[in-house]
Amino acid sequence: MIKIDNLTLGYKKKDHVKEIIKELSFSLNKGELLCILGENGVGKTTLYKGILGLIKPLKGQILIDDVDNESLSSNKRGKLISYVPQYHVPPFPYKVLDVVLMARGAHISKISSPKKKDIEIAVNALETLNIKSLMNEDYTRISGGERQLVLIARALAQDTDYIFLDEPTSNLDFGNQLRVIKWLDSLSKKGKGVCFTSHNPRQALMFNTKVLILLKDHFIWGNANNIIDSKLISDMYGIDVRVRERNIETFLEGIR
Ligand SMILES: Nc1ncnc2c1ncn2[C@@H]1O[C@H](COP(=O)(O)OP(=O)(O)OP(=O)(O)O)[C@@H](O)[C@H]1O
Repeated sequence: MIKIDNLTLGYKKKDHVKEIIKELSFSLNKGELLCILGENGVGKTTLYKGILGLIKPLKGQILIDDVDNESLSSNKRGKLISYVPQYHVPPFPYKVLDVVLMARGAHISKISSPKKKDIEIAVNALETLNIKSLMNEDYTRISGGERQLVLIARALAQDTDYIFLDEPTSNLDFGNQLRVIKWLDSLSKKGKGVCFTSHNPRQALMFNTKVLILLKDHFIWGNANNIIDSKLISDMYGIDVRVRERNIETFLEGIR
């Protein structure tokens, strides 16, 4: 389990600290799908930076399988958590397969190169996401949406218990958006703890995921169908909307 306990995160400025996330508590279990929602600039990426060990807590604690995140080396953390960033522009035109193979780094010692098994895992990950045909393309010459799918394949190849994705559907067409969330849902059902940020509350409602709603001065955590309603969406995004349809299971069963 990843347990966030009374966590405060922020950035040190010259003479003061700007707190972004304040006294936040929630958890992500293996086998759970969690969607983090919140308006632009509320702190979703900042929270990810804390979980990835890129910034230290100002207060509180992050426990990963009962171990304090601050005591984990980045290699150890890389065996437990994979991360799919929003944007990733590599400095070199690696082949798509090589980008996915990089994920195996946490499992390969510094002096050895990927083995046949690592290559098989990387190819399987590309196949799962229906993009095996891109394997030998330059990563810098594929579309933004295809790149996003490659990064998700890379996380799959990393084979960790927990996967954190930052707006994984932001560049995807409508079909691929549904496919990716459905795929994340099935990954959680296979026992992974999966967390994604989104600007589309419908994605949380469709799969009745756990949701963490980040608001300016407080947070709400629970099951999407129990807590997302018209008032919450209106308050969160400052617009007048009505939530009418929550369960569209039948529609989802048709996604291939
Ligand atoms: N390195 C930094 N130093 C100082 N302030 C920062 C830094 N990075 C982010 N911030 C501030 O922290 C706040 C939260 O930013 P963050 O990127 O976490 O929001 P977000 O919820 O992910 O936004 P979005 O939905 O637009 O991606 C913003 O006000 C931002 O300006």
